[in-house]
Amino acid sequence: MTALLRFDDLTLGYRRHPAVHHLSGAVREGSLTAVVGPNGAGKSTLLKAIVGTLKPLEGRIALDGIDRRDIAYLPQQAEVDRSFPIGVLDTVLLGHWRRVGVFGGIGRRRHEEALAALAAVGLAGFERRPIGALSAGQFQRVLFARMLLQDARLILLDEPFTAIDARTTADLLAVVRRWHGERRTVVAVLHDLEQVRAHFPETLLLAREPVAWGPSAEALGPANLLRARAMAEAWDDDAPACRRPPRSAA
Ligand SMILES: Nc1ncnc2c1ncn2[C@@H]1O[C@H](COP(=O)(O)OP(=O)(O)OP(=O)(O)O)[C@@H](O)[C@H]1O
Repeated sequence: MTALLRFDDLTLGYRRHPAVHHLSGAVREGSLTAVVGPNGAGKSTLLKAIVGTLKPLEGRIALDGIDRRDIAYLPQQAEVDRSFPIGVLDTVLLGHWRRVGVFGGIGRRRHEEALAALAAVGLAGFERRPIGALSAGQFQRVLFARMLLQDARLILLDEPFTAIDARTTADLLAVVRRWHGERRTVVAVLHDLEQVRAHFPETLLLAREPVAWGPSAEALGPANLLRARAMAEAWDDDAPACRRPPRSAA
């Protein structure tokens, strides 16, 4: 197995309060992994640490053979500011920034790639619309089109289908399958367990600590789901710090 991403006794948190404890394991290159767990389980926190916006409290994240510019990251919808006055096509063209730089010119080929990406997500004809005038589902399609241009080796999606209708979800799941077919590595935070079982071969079940990580059918078995729920019910958000020592000190 070639690991693209490794977690080594990783602990993440905010102002010294751990939100993810002692996570170890690897994400295989070309794999399609769901991250599942109750609210507050640390799923978004984990993606932020992979992108590099949050530094580990303990342990480390190793990227094997890629750097952070090879990562495309789709944050939760609530975190994306849509008040910026920019149109659909220009938003998609931003997907080229890694190759052309902020001040680089967009040639005809890049322009055509952007139009093709918009067509691939079912938004041909929307090029001039301001992003503020799109529905939530249409805007999610725009963000997927932008990621199509990014040509990233690791794609991180935080709840990409929350508040998105069934038709749009099916179309965007097809884009995820396309990435998987291109041997890109995809990690997605998801809440719909049926969707995970149907479309995501591997699952990390997280409840601040890893509960299970492996083939989705096993990781999402009833005993693991019960354990994750029981762990969530026992959370104490005022706990001062992690009680378990790091592995190296054990
Ligand atoms: N910026 C922050 N500052 C302080 N605490 C935070 C911050 N962001 C998240 N947390 C806390 O970290 C814990 C994990 O949050 P996180 O958003 O990673 O959970 P999640 O699994 O993505 O949840 P959800 O399913 O609700 O999106 C929670 O207790 C949350 O309150």
